[in-house]
Amino acid sequence: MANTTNSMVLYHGSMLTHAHKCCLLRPARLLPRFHSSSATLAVKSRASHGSLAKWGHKWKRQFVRTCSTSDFVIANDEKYGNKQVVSLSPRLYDYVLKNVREPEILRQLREETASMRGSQMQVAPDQAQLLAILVQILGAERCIEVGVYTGYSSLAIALVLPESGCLVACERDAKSLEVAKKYYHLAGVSHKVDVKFGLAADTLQSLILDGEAGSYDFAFIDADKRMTQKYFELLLQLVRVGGLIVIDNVLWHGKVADPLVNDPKTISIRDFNQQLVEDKRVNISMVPIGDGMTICRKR
Ligand SMILES: C[S@@+](CC[C@H](N)C(=O)[O-])C[C@H]1O[C@@H](n2cnc3c(N)ncnc32)[C@H](O)[C@@H]1O
Repeated sequence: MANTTNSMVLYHGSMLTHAHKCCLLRPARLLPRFHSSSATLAVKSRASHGSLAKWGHKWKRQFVRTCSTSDFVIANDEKYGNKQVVSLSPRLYDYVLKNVREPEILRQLREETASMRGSQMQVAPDQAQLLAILVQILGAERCIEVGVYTGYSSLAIALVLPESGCLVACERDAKSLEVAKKYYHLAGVSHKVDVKFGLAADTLQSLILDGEAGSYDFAFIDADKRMTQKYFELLLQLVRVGGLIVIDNVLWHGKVADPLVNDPKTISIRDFNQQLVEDKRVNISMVPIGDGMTICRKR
């Protein structure tokens, strides 16, 4: 929520979504949803330039100033120096996906999962690749995942662990775990994965009681969103100083930045993000990949 009140969003050009077009047609009704006291929303489009003129000179000046083939966002606060940040259009995201090196076994798992209930829950290939490279950069040997589903992210991690490495994989759904286990076997990494069937918080508590605090290098949280803070606190005990905890869905489909959305999951994620900014126990980086991931390094 930190930048909500100071940000201006500019949507550019040829790839306006339906929602943006609605804004163009009905600005008076829709703009307040995006506005806060000091924020301005401007929608830019070569095609719609004329229809926007009535919105005033401010966005028009910005339209003239910039020209790009992609959507992008500019912070309104001048102290950010009009920094342009690319916004993913479907075409640009396709391009990102084409530039991912996805192991064949992960592709097979993704495609098998695609027809299953909840398939949208698995992390995207670019996210899995980020997890894998973090594990590699860290030289991680001992990892924990909270929320396995059919195993896409856990397999991506297990594949890059050394032979002596171990991933504790926490999941409460037996059916999806069967798929995960099948792919650990097919990928030849079963010996690296310690599947813990049950409630993740119980599993993490047990690991702490078993004296494993401070012995893990890397953890990934991707389970029930209202429990994220709880998992984070437990994992902060289990991860060593210098180790990483990565949290998925921190942008929650954009709802965290919309003050009109206040359902329990959104509030929970929003509160978690806010607390993390203040949390001196970790270094943090919120990365707008997938549905948003925050990387925390234990200090
Ligand atoms: C978003 S999915 C995980 C996706 C997975 N990381 C992937 O990339 O394929 C969340 C999973 O967390 C599991 N889950 C939810 N609450 C849980 C809990 N309390 N304990 C263990 N697993 C839980 C769900 O069953 C679901 O499979």
